Amino acid sequence: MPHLFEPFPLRGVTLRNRIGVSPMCQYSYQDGFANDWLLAHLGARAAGGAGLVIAEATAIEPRGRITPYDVGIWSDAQIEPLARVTRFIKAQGAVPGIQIAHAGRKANTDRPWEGGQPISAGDPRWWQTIGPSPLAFSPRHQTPQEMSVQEIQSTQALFRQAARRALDAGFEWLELHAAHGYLIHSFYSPLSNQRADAYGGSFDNRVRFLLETVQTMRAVWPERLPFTVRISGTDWDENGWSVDDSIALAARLKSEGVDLVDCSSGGNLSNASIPFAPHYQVPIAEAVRRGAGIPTAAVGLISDPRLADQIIRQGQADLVLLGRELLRNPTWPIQAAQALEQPAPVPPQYLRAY
Ligand SMILES: CCCCN1C=C(C(N)=O)CCC1
Repeated sequence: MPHLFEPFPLRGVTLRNRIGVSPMCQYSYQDGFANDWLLAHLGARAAGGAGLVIAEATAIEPRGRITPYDVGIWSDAQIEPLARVTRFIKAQGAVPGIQIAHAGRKANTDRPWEGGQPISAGDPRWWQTIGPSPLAFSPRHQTPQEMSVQEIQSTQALFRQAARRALDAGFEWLELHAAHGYLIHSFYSPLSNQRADAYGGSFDNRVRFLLETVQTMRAVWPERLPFTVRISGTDWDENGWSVDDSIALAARLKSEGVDLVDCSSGGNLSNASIPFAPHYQVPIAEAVRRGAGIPTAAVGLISDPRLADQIIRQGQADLVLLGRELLRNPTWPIQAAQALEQPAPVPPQYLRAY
């Protein structure tokens, strides 16, 4: 059975280990342009030994940003600043990934450290949000404008263009953001989609937006590179999306050429009671992996090397993605290798420290 420091081949890409940097929004950009922060932040974690470094939610259009300070890939001018980052990540022996996103009805909020609240209508930074139905995420969020079928199709075209730009920017791993209550999740969850047309109602109709978007992006993303999707495996609500729904969805994604499902959860209810705890989402990754026979990534409060190694050894997931633990310690992979008595991915510049 594989272990945490076993390479992971997927399509034409091989990760040096089973550890990935989970996409984590940094809200540190002007007009969507990557900058020194992104280079230093992700570069340090590539040098720290991760096998996969996934760049944060990157918006396909300006109104798809969570905040006005998000990074974007809606224009060709944004490609080179991102390419500077992918070149460095590759030079460190890691694989550069990107999470392609649209925040939908959860867009247009302030940065967490500035309150994180929806931006009010009078503010010059305000923009109209969009979604499947006129249902606000919370009492403080604006009511999104219901998308017409024509707008659904033009948004899918923006996702496709984003995939091509990501390829041009040198990314080798694409993650489509279909989780956390953002646009795509809000289509497949019955809590946020009350449409009466082909994009709402039945399971097949609610997952249609995601499956069509996967088809149009897969068509421009090379066969030799992994195409992956982050889902919210459950809404943590009896009337919402469930793990069984996720297993059924994952089987459909697999048949559309998706190579791995990254299993997070929640985000579509502003008042959900989520059982946060170390590894709380690992059972979802395990259920999807076994139920749909597709590789999965586990994410969510993973920080102990031995326990992370167990996730892989027990076949609960193929990758572990770390977020906050890697914010605290960019060289966690090196220290985990030492703890597990495995060869450590130490860059030559750091050798004297280990
Ligand atoms: C339901 C968990 C949501 C955690 N966050 C996810 C983000 C994301 N971009 O997926 C950014 C804000 C925090």
